[in-house]
Amino acid sequence: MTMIEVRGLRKTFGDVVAVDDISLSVEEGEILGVLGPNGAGKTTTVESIAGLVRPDTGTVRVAGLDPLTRRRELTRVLGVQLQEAALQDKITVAEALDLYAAFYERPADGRELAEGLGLGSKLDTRFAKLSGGQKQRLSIALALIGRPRVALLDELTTGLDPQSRRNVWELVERVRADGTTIVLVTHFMEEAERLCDRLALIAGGRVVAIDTPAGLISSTEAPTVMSFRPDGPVDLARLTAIDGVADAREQGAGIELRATDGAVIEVLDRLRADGVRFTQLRVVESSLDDAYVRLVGATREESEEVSA
Ligand SMILES: Nc1ncnc2c1ncn2[C@@H]1O[C@H](COP(=O)(O)OP(=O)(O)OP(=O)(O)O)[C@@H](O)[C@H]1O
Repeated sequence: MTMIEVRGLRKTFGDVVAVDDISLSVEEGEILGVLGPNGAGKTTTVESIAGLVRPDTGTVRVAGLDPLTRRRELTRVLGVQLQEAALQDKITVAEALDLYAAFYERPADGRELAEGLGLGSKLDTRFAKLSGGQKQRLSIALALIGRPRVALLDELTTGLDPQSRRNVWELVERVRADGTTIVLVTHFMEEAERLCDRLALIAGGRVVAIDTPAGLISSTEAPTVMSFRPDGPVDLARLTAIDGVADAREQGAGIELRATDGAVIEVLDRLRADGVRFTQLRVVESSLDDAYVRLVGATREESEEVSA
C-alpha cells in the first residue's frame, strides 16, 4: 500500500523556487531517506507532506488524506520532528511527553522512549535547561510518542554525539519493526545507508535520483575504485583507453582509477603485459558519498550550462 504520494509538487517563496517539481511515493513500512545540498528543497517537501506548507501546485496524500483539508485525521497518523524544536521553557521532559501522549489513543511509554534516547535522567529537567542535543532527542521522542503510522524526521541526528546518534538509529530500527513508514531527511551517508530502504536525492527542487543505496552506488558508470603503486612510469592513456575505465590519475606515488568490475581485470592484464610491477593494490567499491557527489555534481554542471 502506498502511504505517501507526492505528485508535481511546486512551492515558491517570492522569487525563490524552493521546490520546482517533485514527485515521489513511499510504501507502507518503508524508510525513505531524503538527501541533498543545503537549500535543495528537502524541508519544504517534508513540510508540504506534513501540511505545514501550502504548495503552489501539486498534490500530497498521506494515508490517503490531503494534509491541507484533513488535518485533524492526519494528526492521528502522523508524527513530525522538525529541524528546530520549540517548547515552553518551563515545561519538563516528563510533562512534555505526557502532554503529547494525551493527544493519542495508544501512545508509547514516554519513560521507555526517554530511556532509549538517553534522556532517562532528564525527566524532571526543564526544556530551557536541556542542551541542544537533548532538545533534539526530546523532539524525536515527541514525534514518535503517538506510535504514528507515518513519521517525518527532519535532520534526525544533526548535532548529536556519536553514542546518541547510535541510540537514535536503534530506536528508528525498533519503530520500523513496528511497521511505521518513515521519511528521514539527513546529511549523513552512514545514517542513510544503515536505515533507509530507498534514497531520494534532491537538488534544485527536483528529484535527481531515487533508488536503494546499493542501486545508487552501482548506477554510476564506474563503481569500482582501484589504486596501486607502480615501480616505474605508467602510460595513463593506455589505461584510460580500456573500455570501462574512467578517471585514471596519479595520486601521490601511486595511480588511482575508477572502472567497472570487468575493466579492473583488464587493467591488471595490461599492466602485466607492459611489464609493470606494483605493490599496495586496493580494489574497493565506490561509496554512497561518491555516488552522491557525482549525481548532485552532474545536476549542478547541467544547471550552470543552462544559466551560462
Ligand atoms: N519561509 C520561507 N521564506 C522564504 N524562502 C524560503 C522559506 N523556506 C524556504 N525557503 C527557501 O527555499 C529554498 C529551499 O529551502 P529548504 O529549507 O526546503 O531546503 P533544504 O533542502 O531543507 O536545506 P537544508 O539542507 O539547508 O536544510 C531555500 O533557498 C530557502 O532559502
